[in-house]
Amino acid sequence: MKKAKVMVYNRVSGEVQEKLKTRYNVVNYQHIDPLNHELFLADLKDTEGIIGLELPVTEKLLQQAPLLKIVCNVSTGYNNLDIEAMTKYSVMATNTPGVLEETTADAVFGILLATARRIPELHNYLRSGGWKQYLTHDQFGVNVHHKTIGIIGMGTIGSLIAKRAHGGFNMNVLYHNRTRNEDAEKKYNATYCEMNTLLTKADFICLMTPLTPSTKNLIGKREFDLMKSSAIFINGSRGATVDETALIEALKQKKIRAAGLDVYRQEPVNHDNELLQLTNVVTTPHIGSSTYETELAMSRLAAQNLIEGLSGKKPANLINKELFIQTEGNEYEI
Ligand SMILES: NC(=O)C1=CN([C@@H]2O[C@H](COP(=O)(O)OP(=O)(O)OC[C@H]3O[C@@H](n4cnc5c(N)ncnc54)[C@H](OP(=O)(O)O)[C@@H]3O)[C@@H](O)[C@H]2O)C=CC1
Ligand SMILES: O=CC(=O)O
Repeated sequence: MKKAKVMVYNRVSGEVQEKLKTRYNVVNYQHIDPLNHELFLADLKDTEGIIGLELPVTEKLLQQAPLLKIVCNVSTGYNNLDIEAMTKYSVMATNTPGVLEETTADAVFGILLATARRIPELHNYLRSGGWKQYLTHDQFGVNVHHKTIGIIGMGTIGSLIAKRAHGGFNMNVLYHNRTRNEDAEKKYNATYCEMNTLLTKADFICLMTPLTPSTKNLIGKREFDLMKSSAIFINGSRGATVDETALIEALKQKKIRAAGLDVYRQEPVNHDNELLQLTNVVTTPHIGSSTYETELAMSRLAAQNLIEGLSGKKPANLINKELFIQTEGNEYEI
């Protein structure tokens, strides 16, 4: 029997790619650029499944992929997928929740600590031979323990950041969501706040929402103006949740103390982005879930979703669940 064509995009662990090759005709794209765009469009014509990271799946792409049945993100965020269009074209969408949240919370909390204690800046200072005498006051960081953290987006990852803040650092935890998270309130003594209250009270503001129409530019000039001048802003969500121009202004004018950023509006970030020049910014290249163990777990889960979807079953992490109806015998059908 002819093997189905599967497109691997950007990042899937090598071990998982090898396994996929035993079942499918696998084509691999690290990125799409003007040089390979024609080839990519030609491959789309008979591709049945796509697995990978951050491929923008739009109505236009779907029109070029008449045999496509499933797109499996190797990520929990799925703002790259136009779910409405995928449902219209009966294309399944899946993501990888449940295997990367602890790792991402570790990374975001690490960025928070590095920003507060200015670890990258002082690392560079030492390495470049600057450490000739004791540190001066203007090189000091600020305490993290016993301070107030405000988490915007107290979902799975937000809650794990709250766990670290409360249990490990005795921090006072504030949060804002559209709905209350009573579990986090009980476990981490988290206090629900309106957005403005959180912004004015928190020493560390940590953004952890998905990117959706309601969170695009959620944090802009008005929000930075409300923050304390000593506030440290951390973005672990997606770049477009923040107005980058307003963030740059807030950092340059010292409206806030510093920022720790794992995500950018454009990724990979342009080297001339001003955020990369500011000394009060700690930057990382979208490393939230990037550990060997977690990448493998995410790739395996995405591949499992792909195999389930291509063999007519309901994938465990299906996002557009309306593509399946439940029949009497608990069987699922498209
Ligand atoms: N930097 C990295 O490497 C990584 C980044 N991420 C990003 O983190 C995001 C969150 O992941 P995860 O915790 O698993 O997702 P969850 O869905 O578990 O949590 C999202 C939280 O955001 C809240 N939220 C959604 N919309 C709004 C809004 N308009 N205003 C305020 N709060 C809102 C939700 O609450 P409610 O609906 O009640 O408002 C919910 O509590 C992902 O979508 C992804 O973009 C994820 C992994 C790694
Ligand atoms: O950013 C990563 C994700 O899993 O979402």
